[in-house]
Amino acid sequence: MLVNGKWVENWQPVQKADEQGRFVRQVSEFRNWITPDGRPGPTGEGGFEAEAGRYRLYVALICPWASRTLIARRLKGLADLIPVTVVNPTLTDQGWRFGGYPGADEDPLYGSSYMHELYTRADPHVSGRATVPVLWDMKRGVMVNNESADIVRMFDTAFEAIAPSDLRLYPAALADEIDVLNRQIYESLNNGVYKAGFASSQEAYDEAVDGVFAMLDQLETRLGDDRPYLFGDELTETDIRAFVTLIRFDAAYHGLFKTNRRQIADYPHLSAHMERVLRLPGVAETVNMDHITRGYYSIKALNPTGIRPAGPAHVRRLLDVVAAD
Ligand SMILES: N[C@@H](CCC(=O)N[C@@H](CS)C(=O)NCC(=O)O)C(=O)O
Repeated sequence: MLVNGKWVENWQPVQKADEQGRFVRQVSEFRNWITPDGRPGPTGEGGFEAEAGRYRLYVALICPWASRTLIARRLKGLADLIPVTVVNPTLTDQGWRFGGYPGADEDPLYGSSYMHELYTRADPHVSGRATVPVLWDMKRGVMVNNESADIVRMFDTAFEAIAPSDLRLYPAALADEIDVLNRQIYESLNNGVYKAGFASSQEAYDEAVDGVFAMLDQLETRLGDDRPYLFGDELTETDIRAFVTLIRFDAAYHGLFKTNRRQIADYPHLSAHMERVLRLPGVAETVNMDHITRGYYSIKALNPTGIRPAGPAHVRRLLDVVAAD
C-alpha cells in the first residue's frame, strides 16, 4: 500500500482486520463528482463537467466493485463516451499492474507499470491502497473518484444531456428503499463474502457466512413473487450490486472464500435473476470468468500454490450459452 506517496513493500492482500479478526475494507479517498455543468456533487470539489471522451475508467475484471461501474457504463449508453482500461487480473506485491495478460491493457495515458503510480500522480502524498475502480479526468490529469458507489450514481445522471437514457438506476421515488437494501447487501453479501474469505478467526468466519446465507435467503424470498428485479419491474442499481457478487459466487467465493453452504445454482430465483441481468445488452461483455478465477485464485494468502480449480462447469456453460445467443 501507499504511505505518504511511497509504496510499502510488505503488501498484504488480507487488508485490515479488527480485534476480532474481522476483515475491514478501506474507505475511498477521491470523492469528486462529474456533474452536467461542473458544479460540485455531494462530496469533493467541482470542475468535472460531463464531456464525451474526457474521462477514463480504470478497472479490474476480477473486481465486483469495478464491475458495477462497467455495467452501469454499458446500461446507461456511455461506452463510446468513457473509455476503459483493464488491469492484469493477478494482484502483485505492488498491487494492480498493467498489461502482461490476455485482456489486460497497458496504461494508455502515462505508460504506468502499476496502478499505484496513478494514485501518486493524483496526490504525491497519498496514503492507502491503490484500488480499482478509478475514474480519471484526462483533461486535467487528476483522479475524479475511486468509489464505485459514487461512480455508478454519477453515470446515472451526469451525462443525460449528451447521452439521454430512459433507464434510472437510482430513481428518486425508490431512493430511500434502495439505500436500505444496498446497505444490507453490501454488509452481508458484497463485502460479506470477503469477510468470510479474509476472516482470521473462526468466529469472524462463522458470523460472515451466516450473514451471507441469510441475505441470499432473503433475496431468494423477495424474488419469489416472480418480480423480475429486486424492486419490481424495473432494474435499479441494487440489481447490479447483487449481480456482481452472484456471478462470482459459485466460481470463486464458494471455493476460495469458503462460503460453501450452498451455491447460487441451488437458488432458483436468484439464478434466474442473475441470468436476467447477464442477458441485458452489454452486461455479458463485462464478465470475464478467466480474469475472475485467475485473479481470485492468485491471492497467495488464501491459495499459496495458485492452482485454479477445474469447476464449476455450470457458470462457464451459462456464459457460453448467453454469448452464443
Ligand atoms: N470502495 C471501493 C472498494 C474497491 C476495492 O476494494 N477494490 C479492490 C479490488 S476488488 C482493490 O482494488 N484492491 C486492491 C488492494 O486492496 O490493494 C469501491 O467500491 O470502489
